[in-house]
Amino acid sequence: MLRLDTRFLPDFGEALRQNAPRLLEARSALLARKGEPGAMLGWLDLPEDTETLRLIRRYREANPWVEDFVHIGIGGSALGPKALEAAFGDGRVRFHFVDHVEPEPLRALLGRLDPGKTLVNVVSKSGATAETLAAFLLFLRWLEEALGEGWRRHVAVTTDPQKGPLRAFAEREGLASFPIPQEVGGRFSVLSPVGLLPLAFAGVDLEALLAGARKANAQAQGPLEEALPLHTALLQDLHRERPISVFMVYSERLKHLPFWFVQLHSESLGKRDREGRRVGTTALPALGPQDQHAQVQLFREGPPDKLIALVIPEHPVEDLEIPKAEGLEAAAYLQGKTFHRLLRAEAEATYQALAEADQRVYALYLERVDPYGVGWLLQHLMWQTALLGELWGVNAFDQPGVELGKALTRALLG
Ligand SMILES: O=P(O)(O)OC[C@H]1O[C@](O)(CO)[C@@H](O)[C@@H]1O
Repeated sequence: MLRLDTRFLPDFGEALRQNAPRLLEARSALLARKGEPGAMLGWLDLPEDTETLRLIRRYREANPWVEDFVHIGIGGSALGPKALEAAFGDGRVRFHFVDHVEPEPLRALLGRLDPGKTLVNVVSKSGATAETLAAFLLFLRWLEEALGEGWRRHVAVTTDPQKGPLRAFAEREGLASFPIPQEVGGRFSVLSPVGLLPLAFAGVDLEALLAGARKANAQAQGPLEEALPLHTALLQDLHRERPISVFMVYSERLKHLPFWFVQLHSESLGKRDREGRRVGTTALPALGPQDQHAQVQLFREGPPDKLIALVIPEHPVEDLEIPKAEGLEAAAYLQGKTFHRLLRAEAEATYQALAEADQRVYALYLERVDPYGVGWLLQHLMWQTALLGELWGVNAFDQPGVELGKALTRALLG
């Protein structure tokens, strides 16, 4: 269950009423394109895709020997699974996310792994991303040298169903491969095999994850009063003159989630609109309670240039009591309370303190940090982003601004 709280934004109810026609129009425009080739709305259907789930399950069951899982991919091909594995992985398979090209950690990782017990999963929608291909070449050579012809069993490829160099390679070599549906872009792909394959090896409850996402889909398409993504899209839209959009999550398990959100928000919305105007707000990742001791000073007393979204878990999955001890009077107020109660109190205190400093802040209450709740949250945020694309007149599903950097990298390498 996901719940929006706007208690410190008393003007929001009226703004929602006034903006209802715009919001409903944005949603209709988005849904009207569903099914059109190139509309890139395939992420809406991923939560229903039980066939892919079945294939992934089968592959996981056929490979019980895997002890180390190397996930090679970057951006949308890594950030979602990285966030979810950290949150919900059962630890039985060790995960290594290779989303960089720094030689020292690459050497160190190769030195630690046993090729006979390692599965290398290369993930790239385009099949042509420099960082991903470079790392894949390295791991390919390493597997071939250690295992000879047997290397093929140790590689899985997740890429476009038809196009691209990795698709062609997987087919030529007869490798296990999984499709990223054509109509699903990288940053909207966490519930495709991009996320589901690694998370199956991580022991995550995939049904619950997808069931949560289905709830977000249902809510988003329901009556305006219940359509939460329309509400948070409006909150972001109303504050678009504030250049910074803080995404602060009160959960250690979800510590990588803000980085997934940063790519989703920034790469989808930071671009030129149809009139050529530059639009977008800068997503700033933050984590509670750690950032109470780092960024919250700025959020409270710094310039009023931010909209702050707090994600606050309402209940723990399993709680833990803070023990009592003699002779530590300073901690008396903590003793006998639970850790979740402390976490929740800190989140509420920050929420209130920010509002009292006249900062614009709202909260998304997550019933529990579990796959169901987080599946809901992820799909909610994808809806929010797609709706903002409509409201801001930008294509939320392309990323023309990153192409020049890629071309220049190639040129510099000769
Ligand atoms: O999955 P690919 O094609 O390797 O792309 C990785 C990432 O690179 C980008 O194309 C550009 O940053 C992202 O949109 C994408 O998630």
